[in-house]
Amino acid sequence: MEAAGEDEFMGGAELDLAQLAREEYSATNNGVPRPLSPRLPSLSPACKREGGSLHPAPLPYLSPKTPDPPAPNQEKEKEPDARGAAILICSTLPTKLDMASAVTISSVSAQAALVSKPRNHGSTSFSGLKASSSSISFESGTSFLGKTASLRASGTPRIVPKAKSGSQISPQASYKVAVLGAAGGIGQPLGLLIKMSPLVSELRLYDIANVKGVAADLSHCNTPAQVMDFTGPAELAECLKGVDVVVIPAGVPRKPGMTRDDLFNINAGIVKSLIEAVADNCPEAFIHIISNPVNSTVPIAAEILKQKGVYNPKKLFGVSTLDVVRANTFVAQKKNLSLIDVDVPVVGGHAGITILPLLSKTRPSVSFTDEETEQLTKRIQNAGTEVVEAKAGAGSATLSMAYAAARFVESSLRAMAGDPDVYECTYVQSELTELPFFASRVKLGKDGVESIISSDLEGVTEYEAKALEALKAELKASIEKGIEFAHKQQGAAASV
Ligand SMILES: NC(=O)c1ccc[n+]([C@@H]2O[C@H](COP(=O)([O-])OP(=O)(O)OC[C@H]3O[C@@H](n4cnc5c(N)ncnc54)[C@H](O)[C@@H]3O)[C@@H](O)[C@H]2O)c1
Ligand SMILES: O=C(O)C[C@H](O)C(=O)O
Repeated sequence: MEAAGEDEFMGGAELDLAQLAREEYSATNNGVPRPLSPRLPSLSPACKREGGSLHPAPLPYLSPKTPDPPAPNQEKEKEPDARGAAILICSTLPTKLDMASAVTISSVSAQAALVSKPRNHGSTSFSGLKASSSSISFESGTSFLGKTASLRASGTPRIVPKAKSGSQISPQASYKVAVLGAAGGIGQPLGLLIKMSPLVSELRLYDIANVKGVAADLSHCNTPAQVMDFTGPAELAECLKGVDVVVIPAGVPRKPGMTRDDLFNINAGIVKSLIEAVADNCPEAFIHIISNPVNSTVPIAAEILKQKGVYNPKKLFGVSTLDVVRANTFVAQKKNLSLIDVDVPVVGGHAGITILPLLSKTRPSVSFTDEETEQLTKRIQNAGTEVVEAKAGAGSATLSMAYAAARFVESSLRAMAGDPDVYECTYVQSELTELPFFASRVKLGKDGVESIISSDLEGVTEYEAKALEALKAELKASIEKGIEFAHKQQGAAASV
């Protein structure tokens, strides 16, 4: 990770970011912005245009390296509101501003995000920003880390008209995200990453225990999201009301020698009860399921939502992003490629051989020997076990999972905000194969899955075609196990 010195990107403490943002905006041509900065980074390097050019995400702080210049974005952006209506400036600021493009938010808009809530650990001002002035300026992206931030920030959000507010341009920090299982190994670092998102106004943390301390701790970070804690089933409904995204990493992790399916007996019940609460309190939210076995917990969730009459297949996601993150990393290492450039679609499911990286579809185009294909495929499929064994009984992947889950949250929020160019691999209800659920690349939109990308499955190699056939029996069994569990539970409830 490249470190940027303070002076390099801040131009000194007095740099007026809002002014620079206005200059940047005025540098656009008749409202058509210049191409997004080639320095824009991404927590979501895999979020691309279908054509394959990189599309930057607004979470810059984890960007490993400068990506290739993306295709020019010809979207017409709105004129900044003279009264200071929230605008999010992104993109092609000169190098100094790559580290800190500006966001301005009207005081009205900012205050809207400051509604006082019980147990609110957030500050009463905009996390130390100038909430009382008519316009707040703050550095976007890594700038939340402060002027001395050493992470290289390249991603900067762009002006995105938020769907909720019709023709008005709304502040970016306007989404509410709940994490269920927030005090756990994944939940804690995930909470931190979401707290750093410029798109989030409220971060609601729920767990059955130990969540107060996590919330108090996170709330000291001077970023916009207000942190709220909720403990135990009695507070779950309150946690969920009005949220835009619910992320569920609640449940037990593997120990060495276990399969993900060995977690079914405990985690199926946990997911069931949490989804019932989601159905009752925020049926419109995007639901991101991390709890294993994902191949079964997502079908369980679908059945529970159906039983409650609120199932929307476009908004229920099994988080398989970590498989993509790993595939990208391992391929980049093997082929000596820039990490940020590599994008490997991973399809199927999220366990053992059901994890199928389509190496032949790697972007940029790269060739593999048969031996490399075999070795990389196996490593990606066993990467979870690699971590479980290395942790030797202390759990499974938590940090890389939090990174992957934060990327998926960010992609979802960008899609909600109207970004027309968001793609992720995820395990969803699908007609791509004969299986009712299947992980593949999907295009995300403000209402969830906009389309499922079928092209990755076309023209695959013989190795991939065989692996695809081979995974189906296991994936089918896991799906059916989940559905059967949900039906039995319903039957049991009905007979009481
Ligand atoms: N999808 C993936 O790629 C992926 C990757 C890594 C881990 N996982 C899975 O994520 C899950 C969590 O892993 P972890 O390492 O964070 O485990 P963990 O044990 O560290 O944390 C789990 C948290 O869930 C909480 N919890 C338990 N029951 C709950 C309930 N009913 N309501 C709310 N919270 C509850 C626990 O109190 C704990 O804080 C595991 O099932 C693991 O297998 C999935
Ligand atoms: O391997 C596990 O049990 C956790 C997770 O599914 C992973 O892929 O790391």
